[in-house]
This record gives sequence, structure tokens and C-alpha cells, in this order.
Amino acid sequence: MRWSPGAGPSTGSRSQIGFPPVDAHVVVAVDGPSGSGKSSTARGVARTLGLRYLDTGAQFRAMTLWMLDHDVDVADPAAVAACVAEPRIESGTDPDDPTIDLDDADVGQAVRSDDVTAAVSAVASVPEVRQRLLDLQREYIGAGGIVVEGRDIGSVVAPEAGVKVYLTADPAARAARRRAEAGEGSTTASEQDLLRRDHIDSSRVTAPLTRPDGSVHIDTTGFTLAEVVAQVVTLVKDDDD
Ligand SMILES: Nc1ncnc2c1ncn2[C@@H]1O[C@H](COP(=O)(O)OP(=O)(O)OP(=O)(O)O)[C@@H](O)[C@H]1O
Ligand SMILES: Nc1ccn([C@H]2C[C@H](O)[C@@H](COP(=O)(O)O)O2)c(=O)n1
Repeated sequence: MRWSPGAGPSTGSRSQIGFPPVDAHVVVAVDGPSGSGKSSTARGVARTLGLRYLDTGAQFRAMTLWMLDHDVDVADPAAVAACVAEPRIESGTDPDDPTIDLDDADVGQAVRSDDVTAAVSAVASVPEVRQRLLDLQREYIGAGGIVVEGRDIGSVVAPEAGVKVYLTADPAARAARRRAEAGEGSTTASEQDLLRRDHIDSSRVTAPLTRPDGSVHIDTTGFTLAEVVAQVVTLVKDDDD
């Protein structure tokens, strides 16, 4: 199924000059639970195919950072909803250098803080937050040519996406990958933390994490990152034939 080119802006730069080796308007939706490999896979696919890359989780994190910086009680959905229009959030979509700016400041590191990680699920559950970021995400998708990763991309944000992938991995593998990423002695992302976030993401009333209709499920537990990227690239090329 092909994406119908819309009128939205094509924000961000291409990682390669010239036309990608696939339909220039393709939209690739990558969903899955925390730590399943969405960001790494989506970036690798975008890089390989000369497409843009959008990290929607970073947008939810930027919204959360703004709430924390402005002393908004993130446990109070009405308080969060009241200021949802205020943060200016901008995503850079080059897969070699994805960025996230909040009110014109680079917050790429700040959005990964433990405080933001602890608060983001509550903020992401507020319907007004989801609606604002849904509109923003569709602007970025624009005429396509993009790999978009998150929790509701194939189900809500871009249900017409040409290729939909749902990534999973065993909780133990996900926790081990996170620890490897964070380095020796890190307490980052225990299995329990990941399962807690899975539960919150999946039980959310608005746009819960689900396996989208028409998606291809890839259990990445036994595959290297390069193997998963290659599998998704093949799906995109097959869709193009
Ligand atoms: N197939 C794989 N094999 C081994 N390690 C992988 C694989 N895919 C991703 N990783 C590693 O696992 C870690 C988590 O991956 P990544 O950040 O892409 O997950 P994510 O689903 O985007 O997580 P989150 O939703 O929390 O942002 C990274 O260190 C990444 O390099
Ligand atoms: N499309 C999306 C993307 C992300 N979220 C939520 C889920 C997480 O709690 C949080 C941060 O995402 P991450 O950076 O860990 O991928 O944002 C969502 O609800 N919908």
C-alpha cells in the first residue's frame, strides 16, 4: 500500500544526495515496546535507503521536559493539557544526526534524563498531548520519504504507511542491551522498569501500544541489529516492486 503524498513540509535534510533506491514517498512505520530496537533499526533503514527518520518518542520526551521545567504537575492531566500548546518542538530528521529542539534549544541529552524517563508515560497518556504531537508528526511525514518510529505509528499516526513493522525482543534481552549501551555498573533499565513501561504504554486508553493491522512482526531477540535492518530494508524494497 502506498502513502498518498500530502501537502506538509519535508522538514530536515537527506542523508544522501539524489533519489533513494525506493519510492521517494514511502512511509515506513516502526512500532514496538521500549528497548526493542526501534530507534536503531529505523535509523539504519533510513540511512540505507536515503530516507528521513523521525523519533516520535523524543517529541513526547521534549513535551515532558517542558512540563518539568515549568513546574507543571505531570500527574495532573488537566494541568498538562492546559499548556500543551506552549512548547515549541522541532525534530531534525537526518538519520545520521537526528536532533530534538525545545524552544530553540538542543535538548537531545536532557530528554534522556531519568526525571524525563520517569514522567514521560504520564504525559504521553494525556489525550491533548497526543493530539498536538499527532498533528506535528503528520506535518513531518508530509509527502513521505520517511521512517517513523514510536508506539502508535502504524495504528494511528500513519495507518496508510506502505510498510509497517512491529519489533519485539525478550525483556531480558532488552534490559541487557540497555545495560550494554549505558556501560558497566549502570542501573539503567532493569527488566522490571521495561515491563512497567510496557504495561503503561499498552494499557493507555488513547492510542495504546498494539501490534498494528498489516504489520510484520519481527522478534529481534536472536538477530543482530544489522540483520534486523536488512530484513526491514527487504520489506521496503519488496513493497516497491
Ligand atoms: N537486534 C539487535 N541486537 C542487539 N542489540 C540491539 C538490536 N537492536 C537494538 N539494539 C541495541 O539495543 C539498545 C536499545 O535499542 P533502541 O534504542 O533502538 O530501542 P528502542 O526500541 O528505540 O527503545 P526506546 O523505545 O526506549 O527508545 C541499543 O543499545 C541498540 O544498539
Ligand atoms: N509514538 C509514541 C512514541 C512514544 N510514546 C511514549 C512512550 C514512552 O513512554 C515515551 C518515550 O518513548 P521512547 O523515547 O522511550 O521511545 O513516549 C508514545 O506514547 N507514542
